Amino acid sequence: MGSLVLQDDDRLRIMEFGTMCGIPSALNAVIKLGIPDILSSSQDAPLSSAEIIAQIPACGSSGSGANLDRILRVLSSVGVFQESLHDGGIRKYGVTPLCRYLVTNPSNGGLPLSSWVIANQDVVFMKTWEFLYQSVTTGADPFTAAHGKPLFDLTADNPRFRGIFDSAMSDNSNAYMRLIVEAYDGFQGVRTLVDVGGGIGNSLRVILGRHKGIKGINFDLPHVISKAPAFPGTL
Ligand SMILES: C[S@@+](CC[C@H](N)C(=O)[O-])C[C@H]1O[C@@H](n2cnc3c(N)ncnc32)[C@H](O)[C@@H]1O
Repeated sequence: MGSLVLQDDDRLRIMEFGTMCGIPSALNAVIKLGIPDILSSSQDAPLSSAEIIAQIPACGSSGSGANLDRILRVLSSVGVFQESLHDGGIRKYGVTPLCRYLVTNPSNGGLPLSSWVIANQDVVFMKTWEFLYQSVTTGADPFTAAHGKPLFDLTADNPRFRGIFDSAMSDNSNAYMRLIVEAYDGFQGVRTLVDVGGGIGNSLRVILGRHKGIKGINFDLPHVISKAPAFPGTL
C-alpha cells in the first residue's frame, strides 16, 4: 500500500523555483523605495513598515504598510533584512550584512550593488527571458530576438538603459577591482594600460589610483566613452 507523503521536499523545491522571481522583484522594489538606506540610517534600531513608509516621500498618504510587510518578510526569509516581533505584534526590520550591498551611502557602510539588481530587473533584460525557449527551437540569441538588435546596439540607441547598464557594470567592477589591486602585483612596472571594454572607466580609475605612474587608455564604444568621466592618469 502506498504511503501518503505530506512533506515532499522535492515538490516544495520545484514550487520554490517556480516563484523565485519574487526575490529579485522584491529587491527591485525595496531599492527603488530607498529602504536599505532608510534602515541603515536608523542607527541599528529596527523600524516597522509604518515607520519606514513615513520616510518614503513617494508613499504620501496612500502607502500600504501591509504590502510593505509582505515584501520585507520575503526578503527577511532570505537574509536581506532581519525581522523581529515587538509589543502588540508589530514587526520591525533591520539591516543584515547582506543588506550592505544594497545601501548606497558609503558612510552607512554601503558597498553598492543595487544598480546591478536594478539593471537585471529592468524591462529590457526581463523581456529577454521570454525568448529562452526560442533560443533552443530557433537558435536565436534571446536578447536579439526580444529587441531586434544585440545588447550593445541597444545601449547605443537607448540612453535610459545605457545609464542603468553602465552603472551596474561599474558597481560590479568597483567591488572586485579594489580587492585585486590590493593583492595583485602585476601592475608594477606597467607604463601604459589599455582597458578594452572598460565601460565608463571604473576599473582603470581604481588601478590608476593605486599605481600613479601608469598612463591609462579606456577603450570602449563611442556612446560609452562620451559619458565616461575624465580622471587623472588617462590619456
Ligand atoms: C560587460 S561590460 C564591461 C564593462 C567594464 N569592464 C566595467 O567593469 O565597468 C562590456 C563592455 O564592452 C563594451 N563593448 C562592447 N562591444 C565593444 C566593441 N566592439 N568595442 C569596444 N567596446 C565594446 C561595452 O560597451 C561595455 O562597456
